[in-house]
Amino acid sequence: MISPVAENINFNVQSGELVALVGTNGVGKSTLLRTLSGIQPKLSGEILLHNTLLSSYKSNQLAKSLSIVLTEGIPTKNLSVLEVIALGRQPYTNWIGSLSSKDIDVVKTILNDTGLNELQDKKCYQLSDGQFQRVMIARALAQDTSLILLDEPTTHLDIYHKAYVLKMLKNIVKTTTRSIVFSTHEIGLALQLCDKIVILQKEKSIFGTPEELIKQEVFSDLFGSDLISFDPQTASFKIN
Ligand SMILES: Nc1ncnc2c1ncn2[C@@H]1O[C@H](COP(=O)(O)OP(=O)(O)OP(=O)(O)O)[C@@H](O)[C@H]1O
Repeated sequence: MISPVAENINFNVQSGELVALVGTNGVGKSTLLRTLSGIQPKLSGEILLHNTLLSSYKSNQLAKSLSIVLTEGIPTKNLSVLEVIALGRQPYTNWIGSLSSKDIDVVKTILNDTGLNELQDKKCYQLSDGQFQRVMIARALAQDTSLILLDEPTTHLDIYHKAYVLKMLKNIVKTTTRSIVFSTHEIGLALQLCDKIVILQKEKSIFGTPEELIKQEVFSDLFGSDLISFDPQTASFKIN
């Protein structure tokens, strides 16, 4: 029998919001993102996208409404940056997959917006982790969906590039009507940049704005206080 990794998960995401999904290793963040995207079946409960049950979406309709970037990346890194971003247009192309002038315009705009113009002809295996992460986000943007789900988009990045990617996500939601939900272990950065945070826990998830969550002192016992403690003044964790 399949048993749930986490229960009582309840949150909503509004248009133009950046929402972080945080929680300890193995609590189920990736599982939840896969479930929200429809890749993995839910065990119970309801998932609504634009007030419509996720399960009632046809696959092509879902591909135009929701995009997901998983930590696995892409099967081959032998494609160029331009080719990978163009793959995001797949739900809109005809049956032979040829790009229309609109598709090409969308891809060009995204290359600019994500600072990838100069890298467009490079193969993905020639990129740094940070550059490749940006390409994966750009591909999701090319899919032109109102909701983007990202599994740990800042893993393996240095602090500068973590901040760069998260600020880019913030900028995307603020300048468009999209919403982004991403999983992360960067609670400090999430507290500074996100509109809302979901703290996934085994028994019950907690959901709120960074200010609300700090006020409720939910971070103080998130990891057990024997090793680290949360300082509400600086909104950061310290080693005891
Ligand atoms: N393919 C799988 N088959 C069986 N169990 C799995 C599979 N993938 C994950 N799990 C289990 O499900 C639980 C949740 O894993 P998940 O990867 O969703 O957690 P996570 O919060 O994303 O973890 P992390 O922060 O370490 O990335 C873990 O106990 C994990 O061992």
